[in-house]
Amino acid sequence: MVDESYAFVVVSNRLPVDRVVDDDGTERWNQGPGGLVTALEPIMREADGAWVGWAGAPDLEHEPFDRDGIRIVPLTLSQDDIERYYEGFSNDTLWPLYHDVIAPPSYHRIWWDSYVSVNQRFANAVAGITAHGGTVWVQDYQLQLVPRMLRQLRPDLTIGFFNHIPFPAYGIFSQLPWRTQIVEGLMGADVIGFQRVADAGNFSRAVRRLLGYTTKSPYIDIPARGEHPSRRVVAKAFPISIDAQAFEQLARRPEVQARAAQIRQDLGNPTTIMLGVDRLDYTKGIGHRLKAYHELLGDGRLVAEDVMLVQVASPSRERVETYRQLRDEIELTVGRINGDFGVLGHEPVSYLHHGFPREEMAALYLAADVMLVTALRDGMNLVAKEYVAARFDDDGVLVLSEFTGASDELRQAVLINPHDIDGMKDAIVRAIEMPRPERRRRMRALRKRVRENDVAHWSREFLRTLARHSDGPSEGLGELEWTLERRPRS
Ligand SMILES: O=P(O)(O)OC[C@H]1O[C@H](O[C@H]2O[C@H](CO)[C@@H](O)[C@H](O)[C@H]2O)[C@H](O)[C@@H](O)[C@@H]1O
Ligand SMILES: O=c1ccn([C@@H]2O[C@H](COP(=O)(O)OP(=O)(O)O)[C@@H](O)[C@H]2O)c(=O)[nH]1
Repeated sequence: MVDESYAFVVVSNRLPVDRVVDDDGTERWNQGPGGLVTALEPIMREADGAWVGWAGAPDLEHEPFDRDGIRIVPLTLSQDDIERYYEGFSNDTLWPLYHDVIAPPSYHRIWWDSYVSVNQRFANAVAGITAHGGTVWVQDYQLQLVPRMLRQLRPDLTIGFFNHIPFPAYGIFSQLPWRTQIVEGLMGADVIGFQRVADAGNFSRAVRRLLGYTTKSPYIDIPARGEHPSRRVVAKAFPISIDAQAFEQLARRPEVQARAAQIRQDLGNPTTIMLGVDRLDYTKGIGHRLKAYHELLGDGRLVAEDVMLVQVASPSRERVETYRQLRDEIELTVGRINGDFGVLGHEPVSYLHHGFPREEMAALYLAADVMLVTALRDGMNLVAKEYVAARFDDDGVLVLSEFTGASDELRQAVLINPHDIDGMKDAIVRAIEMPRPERRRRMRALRKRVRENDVAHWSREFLRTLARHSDGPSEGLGELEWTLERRPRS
């Protein structure tokens, strides 16, 4: 590893590939489901890229390897690191705090210590493999200290950071005992990207309050200090998206369409199929959605034999107590609804506690008349964009929470406040009864938006901004700019 050096390095908590060991002991690395890898893959291949991240299992030590033209550099996390840095500080402190304290965050100094030391390990690993003058793109809330650590180790680098989850209002963020260190950590970057304009504004306010720097959107000016010259940082919204074209192509495949028809038939061909697809996470508003549905059945506004809700709840962070409790609550509620309104051979909720491959996701989207995205807070919500991309038939209705990043762009969805149960019930009925011309008009407008602002657009805009605002000449960015210019617009 010592001899390797890369002009463009992405670093994220998880690698873009998952390690799978077959029954015969053969090791395989499958591409993870995220859109990030699809977006960055072509750039990384052409710009001599490496990706640093955790391989997803405790104590797993693995040599770097090449995968589809990208150097994959796995980092080892011990069981203690996973418990304190990942499950603890990342997912039981920062996650609930940044999602507007929907669940109470836990503050433990021992978790913070682990967060600092794991961030330092990520920074050291990146510093060790990035070429002189290269570019590093740090991803997400698990690694907020890395930009500053990296700048201290390697002042020659250009550093970008993208936050995939919301950045909360100062009144909430200020609860964090280590708020100043986090903001200082992020300010090590040249460009800090957020999902929504409001997130960038919340961050700038935190910087003004905690560090006293002057901000004039999108700029934050750091005054000269000692031997450090003054610096200008950009904090701005770059809403992430999906590979819309690839998703549509997937949905158009004859076998995917046949699978969609099969799903409808297997569900007993109800008049209306509604769909929810979420990680089993308390931010996703699954309980609120089930409550609205339960009441609609109880009020007689929906008839159990005519309607079906398919709820995919993919397992997530199952060792964190709040997630365990949520699973119990959701499964109890599903049992109640099916007990109250099920008849032999038909249950109004089909609940699936598994993760599905992309092909099955596309078939589910095609089979669903109404897509329910009712998150209480969500950085973006790619599921909403995937549903729209899959609907090449210009049909289907998206019911979308105002509290998702996606709602800033997808204005022709039926927008809801998931805390307002009566409002959500009316929206669901409206979506089910919406006439075909209105469905088509809305879906066309949504699809245009998702096609234009796809994930390639997201990475291009971010990296161009980074190239323009880097301190000085940078080998990595010169090469990246060249690559970006050559990439076809989709
Ligand atoms: O890695 P995990 O702990 O298993 O969690 C999965 C990922 O969840 C989060 O996703 C966020 O990013 C999406 C893409 O930008 C966005 O649409 C969504 O709203 C966010 O919640 C998390 O930010 C990732 O780091 C996790 O890997
Ligand atoms: O069984 C599943 C459930 C979800 N997903 C994918 O996981 C991503 C979820 O992203 P989103 O932004 O909606 O939420 P997150 O889980 O990142 O908070 C989407 O690409 C989904 O297609 C999947 O591949 N299989």
